[in-house]
Amino acid sequence: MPSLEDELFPSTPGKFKIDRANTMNRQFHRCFASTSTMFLWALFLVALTASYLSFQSFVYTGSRYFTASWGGIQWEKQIRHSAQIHRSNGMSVLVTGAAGFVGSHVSLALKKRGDGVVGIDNFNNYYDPSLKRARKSLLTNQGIFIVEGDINDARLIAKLFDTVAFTHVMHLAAQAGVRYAMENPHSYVHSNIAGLVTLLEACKSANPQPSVVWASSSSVYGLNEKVPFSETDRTDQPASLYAATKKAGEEITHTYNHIYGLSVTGLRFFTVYGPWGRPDMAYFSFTRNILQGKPITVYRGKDRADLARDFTFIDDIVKGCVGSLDTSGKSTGSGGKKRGPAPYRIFNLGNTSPVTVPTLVSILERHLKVKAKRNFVDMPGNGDVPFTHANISLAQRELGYKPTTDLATGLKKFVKWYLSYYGYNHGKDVN
Ligand SMILES: O=C(O)[C@H]1O[C@H](OP(=O)(O)OP(=O)(O)OC[C@H]2O[C@@H](n3ccc(=O)[nH]c3=O)[C@H](O)[C@@H]2O)[C@H](O)[C@@H](O)[C@H]1O
Repeated sequence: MPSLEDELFPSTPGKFKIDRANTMNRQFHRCFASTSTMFLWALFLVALTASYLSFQSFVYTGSRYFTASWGGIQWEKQIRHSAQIHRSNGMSVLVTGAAGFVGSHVSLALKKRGDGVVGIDNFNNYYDPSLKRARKSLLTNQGIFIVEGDINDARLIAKLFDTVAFTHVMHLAAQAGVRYAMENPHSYVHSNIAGLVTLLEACKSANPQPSVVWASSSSVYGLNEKVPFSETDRTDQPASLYAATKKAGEEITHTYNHIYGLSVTGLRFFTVYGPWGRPDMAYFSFTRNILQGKPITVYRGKDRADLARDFTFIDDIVKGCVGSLDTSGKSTGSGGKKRGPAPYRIFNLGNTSPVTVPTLVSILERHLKVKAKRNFVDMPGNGDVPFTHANISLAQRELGYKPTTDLATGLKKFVKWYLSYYGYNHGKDVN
């Protein structure tokens, strides 16, 4: 009786045939055996790959969970504790960019008077992050908790609003610097536009909605030639991408005010300087170079005209920020629904007395007791504007804003801080 295997092949009489059949049978056996082995191997490999992939995804999810710098009961407890208000009619404020120059000063001022403060900062390396860490230590010592995270992280921002019903948001996180925008344009879009929208989305959805005060910039006046700059002047001729993103921020915040009833105050800061400042700014890098005996580049405008800035001392800016929070007025919406019109305000926060850059250098020389090696260069077309000058009457009227520190006094305080922080010989070849 032919076996099943035999039947699979046409049976013809003859030895050869039988031999052939036998050969075929053996080949079939081998072939079948190797196919089934291969099949089993393939199955095994598929199973192995699948279990490897699911293990990988477990490890990834797990590591994300376990190494996330935020979240958890303890974390929430710290956030709530930091947001606690210790005065009557106080506020609980989420400060973005809290480890930054203005952010750290404003956070400390709010905490000092009994407001609750929670900070958030991404500690990026636009300038030396160790300075941001040092500012963070100052804040931590005063009981201010700083979340390490990015304003583009919608889950994190939502979690913060779930944890605390912030009454106010002081939004100071940004990609700063006028000239760096030519080097890294996308960082400006990422922080000043995408990050702003992510934050506003969370604010508009919060219930209750917070009032938002945020940092715009004097740079929005761009090529405007009418002085001093008033809030109603043209701001449609930005000279840098930085300025353009800040101007866009003013328009974006307006839509959130209009559609969702968010209370919004935009502050146009004029070249803020002082202790714990930003190393990328001229007064700071000039100080470093003068002390190190290195030359400084001083830009000059058309026809060799000196450039001028309405340099504004940090303590005055802090008063303007706190005054803005105090007078911000409530948002009217809740959970993404507008219930009525809410305030939308824009203020200049300047000093109203522009000083030329060469004069700034002379003041630094006096305070440092070291001569600068000036290297005059024509202003490159990199986004700079020749001068800034703030009209501050609106802020004076509405916020009680009144700057009291002139450049010489402010720089004296800066130099004192700089020397105590970095020392006289920082970065200098002392051999
Ligand atoms: O008010 C603002 O909205 C902006 O203020 C600040 O920008 P600026 O006013 O440009 O300050 P800053 O760089 O200190 O240059 C000061 C002067 O020194 C000149 N300058 C600069 C560098 C240099 O090497 N040489 C030089 O002459 C330079 O040409 C200028 O005339 C913030 O950085 C910015 O983030 C934003 O907040």
